[in-house]
Amino acid sequence: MLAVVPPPVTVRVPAKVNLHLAVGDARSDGFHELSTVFQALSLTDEVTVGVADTPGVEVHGEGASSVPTGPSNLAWRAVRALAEHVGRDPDEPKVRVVIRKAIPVAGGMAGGSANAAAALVGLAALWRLELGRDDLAAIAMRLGSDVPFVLHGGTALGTGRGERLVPVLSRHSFHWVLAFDRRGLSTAQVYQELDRLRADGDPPRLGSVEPMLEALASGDPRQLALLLGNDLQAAAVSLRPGLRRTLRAGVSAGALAGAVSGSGPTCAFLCPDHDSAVEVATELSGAGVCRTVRVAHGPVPGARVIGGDDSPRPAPPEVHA
Ligand SMILES: C[C@@](CO)(OP(=O)(O)O)[C@H](O)COP(=O)(O)OP(=O)(O)OC[C@H]1O[C@@H](n2ccc(N)nc2=O)[C@H](O)[C@@H]1O
Ligand SMILES: Nc1ncnc2c1ncn2[C@@H]1O[C@H](COP(=O)(O)OP(=O)(O)O)[C@@H](O)[C@H]1O
Repeated sequence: MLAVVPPPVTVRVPAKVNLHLAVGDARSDGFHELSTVFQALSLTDEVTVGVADTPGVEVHGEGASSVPTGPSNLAWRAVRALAEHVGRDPDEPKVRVVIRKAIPVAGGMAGGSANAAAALVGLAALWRLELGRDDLAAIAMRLGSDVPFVLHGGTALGTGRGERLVPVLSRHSFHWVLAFDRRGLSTAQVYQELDRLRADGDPPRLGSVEPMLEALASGDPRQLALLLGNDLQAAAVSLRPGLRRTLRAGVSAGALAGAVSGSGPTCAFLCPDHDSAVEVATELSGAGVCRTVRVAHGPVPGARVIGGDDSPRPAPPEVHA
C-alpha cells in the first residue's frame, strides 16, 4: 500500500516591535534581565513545511541572501528541536522548509525568531502532533529569547531574558511606519555596546512599565507615543550614528514618536491612524534616510497555519526609498 503524503502546511508569523524595552545588568549567563512590552505587527513572514526527499531550507524575499540555509538557520534548528522532542531522528527530519521573508534580517524585529516559531507550528501540524501551545513555548524559549513572543503574538509583557510572557490588554489597533536600514545590526554586539556605554558613564535608564500598560489599555496613540522607550537605542545609535537622522526625519514627517526597534537598526514610528501612517511613509521614503519603508498595524496574532500553498497572501504595503 502507498503511504499518504500529507500536504505542506503554510504558517504566517508576525514581526515584533518593543514599545518599552528596559534592560537590566548582564546576568552570569551573559543575558540581560529585561522588562519589555512586545507588540506583534502585520509585517509577516510565511513559512511552508512539507515532506521531502531532499530535506533542507530555502529562503526567498527580503534579505534572503544574508540568511544561512544550513544547520544554523533558526527555522531548521526549530525543526530539529521538535523532531528530537517527539523522538524522531533530528538528523533526518525528511522535511523541507520554504521561507518567504518580508521581515528585515538582523533588523531588531525578530525575523529569525519568527521563522523558528513558524517552523514549530508548521511541523506540529504536518506531523499531526498532539502538542499544546505550552509544549511549543517550552521548545521555543530554548531557540531564542524572542521566539516565545512571536509564537504567542498580540501584545505582551516579557520578563527574564524576554521569554516569560504575560498578555497585556491593548485596546484598538496602533499604526506604525517602519524604516529599514541598509545593513543589519548584531543583537549580541548591541547589548555589548550598552554594557560599554554603562561602564563608561551612566546613560539614563527607562522607568517603570506601568504607565505604558495604562496607555495600551486606553488605546490612545498620543498617550502611547509619550512613553515609547528603548534602553538599547543609545547603543544602536552609537554603532550606527545615521539612525539619529532617521529618527528625526520620521518625526518631521508627522509621526507622533519614533524609536529604534529592539536592537535595531529598524526605526519604528507611531502614527495617529492608517492615513497619516501612509503620509509619513511617503515623506520618509523621499528623505533618503533609509533603504525601504513599510506601513504596519498591531497587535496581530502570533504564528498561525493559513492553509495550503494556494491560500491568498496579502503583501504588506510597501514604499521604496
Ligand atoms: C533585543 C531583542 C529585544 O526583543 O530583540 P531583537 O532586537 O534581537 O529582535 C531581544 O532581547 C533579543 O532576542 P533574540 O534575538 O531572541 O536573542 P537571543 O538569540 O536569545 O540572544 C542573542 C544574544 O543577545 C544577547 N541578549 C539577548 C537577550 C537578552 N535578554 N540579553 C542579552 O544579552 C546575548 O548576548 C545573546 O547571546
Ligand atoms: N530564518 C532566519 N531568518 C533570519 N535570520 C536568520 C534566520 N536564521 C538565522 N538567521 C540569522 O540570525 C541573525 C539575526 O537575525 P534576525 O532574527 O532577523 O534579527 P534580530 O535578532 O535583529 O531580530 C542574522 O544574522 C541571520 O543571519
